[in-house]
Amino acid sequence: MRRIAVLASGRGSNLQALLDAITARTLDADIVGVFSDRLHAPALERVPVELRWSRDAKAYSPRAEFDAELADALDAVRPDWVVCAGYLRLLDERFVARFRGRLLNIHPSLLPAYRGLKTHARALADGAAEHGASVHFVSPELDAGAVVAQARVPILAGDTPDALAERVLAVEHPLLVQVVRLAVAGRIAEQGDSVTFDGHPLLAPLTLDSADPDCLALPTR
Ligand SMILES: Nc1nc2c(c(=O)[nH]1)N[C@@H](CN(C=O)c1ccc(C(=O)N[C@@H](CCC(=O)O)C(=O)O)cc1)CN2
Ligand SMILES: NCC(=O)N[C@@H]1O[C@H](COP(=O)([O-])[O-])[C@@H](O)[C@H]1O
Repeated sequence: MRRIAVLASGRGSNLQALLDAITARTLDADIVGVFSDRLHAPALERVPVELRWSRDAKAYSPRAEFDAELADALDAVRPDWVVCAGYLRLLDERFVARFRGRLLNIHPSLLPAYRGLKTHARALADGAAEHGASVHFVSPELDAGAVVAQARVPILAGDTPDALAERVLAVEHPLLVQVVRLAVAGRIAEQGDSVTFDGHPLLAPLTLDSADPDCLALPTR
């Protein structure tokens, strides 16, 4: 259950959070590969070259050919879990079907609010009072999969998208680590369009306790 593959398109700060937790022995797992749709994604530099796989996805037509090649490369490392961590590409239905149930994504909003991209600017434009991050199982529809856990942050007067993104990123890292800890321990599972936690249906997402970012709280009744 401990073999984790990570998909990343950018700088990889969420990947680094997983790597740091493994080094600190607070996450009992191994990163068995980092896969990117961008040939030289900075995230790739965070792991040894033998763990890297990347292609320029924009060079593939039709799109499905990239996803099929990515899926075969992932299968080759036998991951128990596949984590989308700053992965900025829609995964096609065939890919999702191959990994469904062990495919997680961290998204920078309190889903179902603000699916897609530019979540911080959209929350600010709406005058939202709070924002945050969600970790969810990946389904064919974008950012519509069952939500496992969420972390909330306040939106402050004068916030810019970058300032808000930085505040959200600070809770993304512990949130992702805590959910992946549950995943490798076999404590969460996707059950249709919902989540089971320790074998029981999760009626609402787990929440990151801001006082203790090393723990996720069960939803209050
Ligand atoms: N089938 C799914 N694929 C992915 C999901 C998902 O829930 N279902 N989550 C995403 C991650 N993500 C937000 O968390 C996300 C990824 C990509 C996009 C998007 O619009 N991508 C465009 C290209 C954008 C660009 O290149 O800048 C695209 O794929 O055409 C929005 C949200 C991971 N995949
Ligand atoms: N829709 C996916 C998405 O927007 N993901 C977001 O990309 C940022 C960079 O992540 P990184 O620093 O881990 O690369 C993170 O905020 C992550 O939630």
